[in-house]
Amino acid sequence: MVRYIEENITKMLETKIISKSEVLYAGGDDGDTSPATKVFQDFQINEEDVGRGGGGLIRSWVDSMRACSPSHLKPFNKQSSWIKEHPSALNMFEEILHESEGKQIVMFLDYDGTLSPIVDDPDRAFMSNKMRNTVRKLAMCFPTVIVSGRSREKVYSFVKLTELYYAGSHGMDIKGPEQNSKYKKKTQSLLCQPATEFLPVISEVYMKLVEKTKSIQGAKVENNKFCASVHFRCVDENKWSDLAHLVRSVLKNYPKLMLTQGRKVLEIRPIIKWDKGKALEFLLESLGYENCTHVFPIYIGDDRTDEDAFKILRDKKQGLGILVSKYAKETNASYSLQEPDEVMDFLERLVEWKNLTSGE
Ligand SMILES: O=P(O)(O)OC[C@H]1O[C@H](O[C@H]2O[C@H](CO)[C@@H](O)[C@H](O)[C@H]2O)[C@H](O)[C@@H](O)[C@@H]1O
Repeated sequence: MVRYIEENITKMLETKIISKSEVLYAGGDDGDTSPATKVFQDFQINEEDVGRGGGGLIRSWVDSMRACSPSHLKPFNKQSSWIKEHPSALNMFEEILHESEGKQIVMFLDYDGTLSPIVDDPDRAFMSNKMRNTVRKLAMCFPTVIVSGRSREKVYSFVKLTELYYAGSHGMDIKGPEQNSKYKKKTQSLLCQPATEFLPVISEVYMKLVEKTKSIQGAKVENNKFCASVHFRCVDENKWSDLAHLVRSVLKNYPKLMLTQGRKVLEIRPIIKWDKGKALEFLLESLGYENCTHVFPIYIGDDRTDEDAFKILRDKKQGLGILVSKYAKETNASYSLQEPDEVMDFLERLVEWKNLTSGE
């Protein structure tokens, strides 16, 4: 186990996923300075985990997943400090327009939980026709990107709009619009797949996970091409820990892969320095907005993986992030919307405003 952690840490330092300052060296009495503790993505691996074969780590995943589930969260009160810090993007619509004045808006939209409501069966997370029409109109006004943890092909099969940019597999599979778009010239035949070397290993792990998790009722493994998801949503909560143990038992043989957590899902991804935030930067650059002060990216998402993009925007003081949530959550987003219906209202208002002002 110690070797497994050390190999991972060394790889992450080499690939600059983490910096030395993120690794906590546990200098013991014997003067040992090996990396015994480090923050591994969202999860704390500590010496206790090493000793107990990862028990503490599994507990922290499961506790964190439980803590994030609606039955354990309280909807925020309108007066709470959270909503004051992350006000509704609908209530602040005029202020947002003011912030974007004179700049080119570029829209980034997450899929699950943002454009489609969360449902039990990931294969049935359909988008309404009303939402599709709204997104179609939006893409006529602004360059629009769908950013998803799903494979690009899968998310396209739900959205079905050829005029959009798609960034599937958490941004590891980016493609420009098929159909003519006013922005296409700049992004002709745009294709970015920074994790192609991991395709064989992801499909191998996917098959192993399918096999291993068969024994757990309700567990579902999804192949997202450059990454994979293990779904906990339909598994009895008492079995979550067993499922997490199974996932870990498979993953421990793959030091080049890592785990992140989403909404009742564990996601298996290559250890490369690429995420939804990097995808956002790459797309802005491809559209010709690198180091540009006249661009205003708006990123709307509901998941932990969207935080990478919110953080980029916050750090660069460029555009804004909108978190879709009914619950107070720690976030780098500036504004909030409660559910996909509110996302649709917000997008409709943007379209309406753009159409009114473009004739001026
Ligand atoms: O980046 P996203 O587009 O938000 O993708 C993240 C994951 O979304 C999907 O899972 C989530 O939605 C499912 C359908 O509503 C739900 O059943 C599941 O519990 C959620 O985690 C997708 O199936 C995953 O592969 C994505 O990684």
